[in-house]
Amino acid sequence: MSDKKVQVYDSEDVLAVSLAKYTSNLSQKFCKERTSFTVVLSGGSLIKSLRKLLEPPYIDSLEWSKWHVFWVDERVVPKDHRDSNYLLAFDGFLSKIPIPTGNVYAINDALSAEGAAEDYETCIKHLVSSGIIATSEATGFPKFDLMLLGMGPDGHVASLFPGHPLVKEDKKWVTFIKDSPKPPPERITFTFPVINASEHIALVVAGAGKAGVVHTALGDGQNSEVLPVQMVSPEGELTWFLDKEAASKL
Ligand SMILES: O=C1O[C@H](COP(=O)(O)O)[C@@H](O)[C@H](O)[C@H]1O
Repeated sequence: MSDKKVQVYDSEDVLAVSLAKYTSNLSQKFCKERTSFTVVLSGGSLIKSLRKLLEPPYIDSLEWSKWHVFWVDERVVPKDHRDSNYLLAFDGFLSKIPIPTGNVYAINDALSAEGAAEDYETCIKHLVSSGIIATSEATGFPKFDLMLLGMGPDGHVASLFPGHPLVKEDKKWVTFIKDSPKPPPERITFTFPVINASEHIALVVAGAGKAGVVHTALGDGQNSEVLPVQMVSPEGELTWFLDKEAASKL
């Protein structure tokens, strides 16, 4: 059972300030202890909520050269396609920080969904072998220092959707989906054992459109099935970052 905190902020802007402080504190801690800080991004609205890290004091003080950046999920589209999670993160965040390009691990967009998932898993395996990514002693799955996750209004996280058999994948590190209910249909995604091996997960949720599912996940909302977001249970610490609107039904 993970250590769970729920933090509610007056606005998304205040949430973004707190998320920057939280990320900065973890960056300082891991960069002091180790030669790398492994950070996993999702796509969607999360990227905009990282904007305060691009401002002083963080932009000038974080040890960006030790950051290694991954994606919890990616759409199988070219890197310059408007649906690409890589492009979203590059335009909104990565192009504005002094991170070595070799520390940014995008999927291979020349491959099929199956091929890209396999290739990404191989890439992660190499980084585990070289000690850049840690390993969970409990499960043997790769253990990332920080995952910054968003959540869809249906309760999906990464590309793990409600009712889809992929939520039960318990062997692969990275898998693929070809029938995503949210377009585009072809995606690759980390599996729950990888997500849940994490040391820290921030679940960042803003806006009234997600209040119902936040209520289901954290309040006494009823649902006939367990939503993917309810399956997020890291070995380390889970922190929900909610704005007032997302928390309005709690
Ligand atoms: O399709 C996706 O959606 C989720 C949620 O996106 P949001 O815009 O509602 O925050 C995102 O976390 C995931 O990475 C993405 O591929």
